[in-house]
Amino acid sequence: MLDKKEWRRLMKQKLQAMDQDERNRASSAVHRELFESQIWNRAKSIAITVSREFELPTRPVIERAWIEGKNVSVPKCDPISRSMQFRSITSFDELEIVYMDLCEPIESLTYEVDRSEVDLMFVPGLVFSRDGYRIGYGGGYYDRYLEHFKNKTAAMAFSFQVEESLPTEPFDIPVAAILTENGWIER
Ligand SMILES: Nc1nc2c(c(=O)[nH]1)N(C=O)[C@@H](CNc1ccc(C(=O)N[C@@H](CCC(=O)O)C(=O)O)cc1)CN2
Ligand SMILES: Nc1ncnc2c1ncn2[C@@H]1O[C@H](COP(=O)(O)OP(=O)(O)OP(=O)(O)O)[C@@H](O)[C@H]1O
Repeated sequence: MLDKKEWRRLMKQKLQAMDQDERNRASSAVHRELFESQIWNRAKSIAITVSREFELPTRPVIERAWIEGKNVSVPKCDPISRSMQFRSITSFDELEIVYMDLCEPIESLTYEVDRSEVDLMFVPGLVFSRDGYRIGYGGGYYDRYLEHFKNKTAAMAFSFQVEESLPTEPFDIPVAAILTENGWIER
């Protein structure tokens, strides 16, 4: 079995090599299925990352949430403590690129949203297991944050990012549901 580091390298390669048409088709299917779901329609407040170029696009999800009047918060990382907070944004103009091509909320333009106020947390990852475990970029940011998060979690991924099983460590916290272009996988 591959270790976490090998999984990261392999999946980054696969994501970067993806055909544009297939990427657009699959992303649209994920978004369509999401917007029809009960979990989406019930959420008044969502937390989500701003996708980087090879990740499954999240901007359409953010825009749709705004149209539907949902509160949208995005992560601001503290690389020293390896912790994150979520801050509410109302426009993409409230983002700045801080490091590693990551868009983060500008502090002076946004406010912090407490984790108890987030109904639905979208958790990013490079690869997932069918039982919800995930491997991200290795910052441990989400593992730390989810320890104290009690509401709904979900992940969006391309179907090739979902494996039967993955190496896990004691601090790993699974997501409750994964949505791919082929539908929902629930724990
Ligand atoms: N679009 C998007 N935003 C996101 C995430 C994500 O997966 N996608 N994150 C998901 O968690 C958080 C950022 N995660 C990060 C994880 C690692 C490093 C980082 O500095 N990595 C180093 C090597 C890691 C290490 O030193 O151990 C590097 O790549 O140079 C930065 C951010 C929050 N924002
Ligand atoms: N709850 C936690 N408390 C303290 N340290 C943690 C916790 N969770 C993870 N870590 C540390 O963070 C490091 C990275 O964890 P891991 O490899 O699971 O990251 P990841 O899930 O890929 O990253 P991310 O959560 O940012 O997407 C681990 O080496 C671990 O020591």
